[in-house]
Amino acid sequence: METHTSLKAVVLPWLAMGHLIPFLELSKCLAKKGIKVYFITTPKNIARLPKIPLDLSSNLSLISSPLPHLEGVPNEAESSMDVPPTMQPKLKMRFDLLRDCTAGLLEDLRPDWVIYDFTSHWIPSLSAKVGASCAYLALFNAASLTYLGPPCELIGNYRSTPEDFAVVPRWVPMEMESKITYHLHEVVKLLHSVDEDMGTPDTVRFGSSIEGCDFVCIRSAYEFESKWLELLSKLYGKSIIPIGFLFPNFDEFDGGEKWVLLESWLDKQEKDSVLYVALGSESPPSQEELTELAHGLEHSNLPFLLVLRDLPGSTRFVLDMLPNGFLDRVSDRGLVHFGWAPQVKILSHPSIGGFLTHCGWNSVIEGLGLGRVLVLFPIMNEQGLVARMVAGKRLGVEVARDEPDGSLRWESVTKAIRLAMVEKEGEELRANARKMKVDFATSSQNHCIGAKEGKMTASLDKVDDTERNQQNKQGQLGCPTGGACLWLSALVSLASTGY
Ligand SMILES: C[C@@H]1O[C@H](OP(=O)(O)OP(=O)(O)OC[C@H]2O[C@@H](n3ccc(=O)[nH]c3=O)[C@H](O)[C@@H]2O)[C@H](O)[C@H](O)[C@H]1O
Repeated sequence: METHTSLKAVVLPWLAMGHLIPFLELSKCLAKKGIKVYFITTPKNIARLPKIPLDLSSNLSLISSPLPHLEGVPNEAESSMDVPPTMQPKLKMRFDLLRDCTAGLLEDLRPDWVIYDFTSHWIPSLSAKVGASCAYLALFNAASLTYLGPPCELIGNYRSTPEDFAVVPRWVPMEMESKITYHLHEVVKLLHSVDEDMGTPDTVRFGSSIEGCDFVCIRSAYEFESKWLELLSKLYGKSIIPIGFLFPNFDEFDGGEKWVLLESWLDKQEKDSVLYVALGSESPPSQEELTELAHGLEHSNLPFLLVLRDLPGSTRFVLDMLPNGFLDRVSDRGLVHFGWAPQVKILSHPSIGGFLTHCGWNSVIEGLGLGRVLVLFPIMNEQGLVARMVAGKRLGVEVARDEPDGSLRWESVTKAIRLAMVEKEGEELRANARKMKVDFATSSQNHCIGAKEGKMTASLDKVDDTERNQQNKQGQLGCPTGGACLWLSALVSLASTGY
């Protein structure tokens, strides 16, 4: 397979672990093929990332870029996991202060391409100044992005009342028979989290990032959501390149001494018997959610491994938020791990049978990629949309909440857990999830060999042979003739190199 030693790419992910990890996976795929990749993030985040494999270090450089000071944000806060959700907008304003030093880096490096995230919506103008093209890497799936809508909708923000968001959008054709929409309580929570004087709203960041890029690459595959990918391309009026699921290489996550303790407990459990429970890196449960989740686990009478982290900036330890006597009552079959956990190592252990997740897209991919049935427990962001999509594909079951306030009862938690893990009615879900392990792996292989059949090549050809060359001729993209084609084929054939 050809290598691309001439191309240079700068990569600029948002400061959340759920963004840094997939951006690094893509960077490693590209570096493997000889593309020079410069990955920009803060010093603390560099220390948190898995080590770069030695054989890639000549092509993959981590550029440490300290965040300038911003009043109201602790200097030590360099990731969304370092601040409470209420401080996320301010952290994004602080991230925007990286614009000038990023411009200087692009001047020095003169890359062919820049791959960026929704928070760096200012990249297109900086890329154009140095004659580079730019690709927006969307870390949500196509169904969620379609629901969120085209750039004009995101920037114009025409949907304003909670009811506007609790229905399938007008741009989704009836024949899709979509059930992917927010529940009313999710919208109320989302709208309450928007603070007017907190800089550029996320919707404007998303819309501008989509509008300003040469194309959108998305962490998904035609095998998983072809109709949504096609509809999204029409909505955006530009090419959408699905780059596969970018499975993390489980061996590179060593897990350290924490893993030794966890593994010794997991080794004592029966195969497929344990429910892994984790809520991502930036979605802390409320006191009610944690209380009902704990009671639901207790009454399920099933073995579980629960991962919890202290909420940054909180005066209460998450341990003190658990129900009195909970740890003692479940000690015969439950383990609670406090702090960052080696998630992909845990999910790949044979004793894990299912995964209760907050529905962050990385976690859903990791769970399904290992054939784990999902118990869907969305908390914020686009997680509710992901939950409805996964439930619609019969790959898991969503924990029911009461409308209109979204209140949670432990009985609903227990019911969803037992259905997914052990009950006869859940056998179809478990079988579907097991099959996904195969499908995800096959999809990865397709991407690797540059699928000749199917939509993958078509979308690549479309960008290569028609749209991109036309744009090249009009000089709209300013990317090196041929460079785009080479890079695209590299991107598509390299991403998700299997796991
Ligand atoms: C894309 C978007 O980014 C955010 O990601 P968040 O960190 O919350 O969750 P994941 O996407 O699962 O990403 C979390 C990532 O961190 C890893 N991990 C997490 C906790 C831990 O203790 N140990 C780990 O290894 C995990 O394996 C996964 O790769 C938003 O929620 C959003 O909803 C999501 O779709």
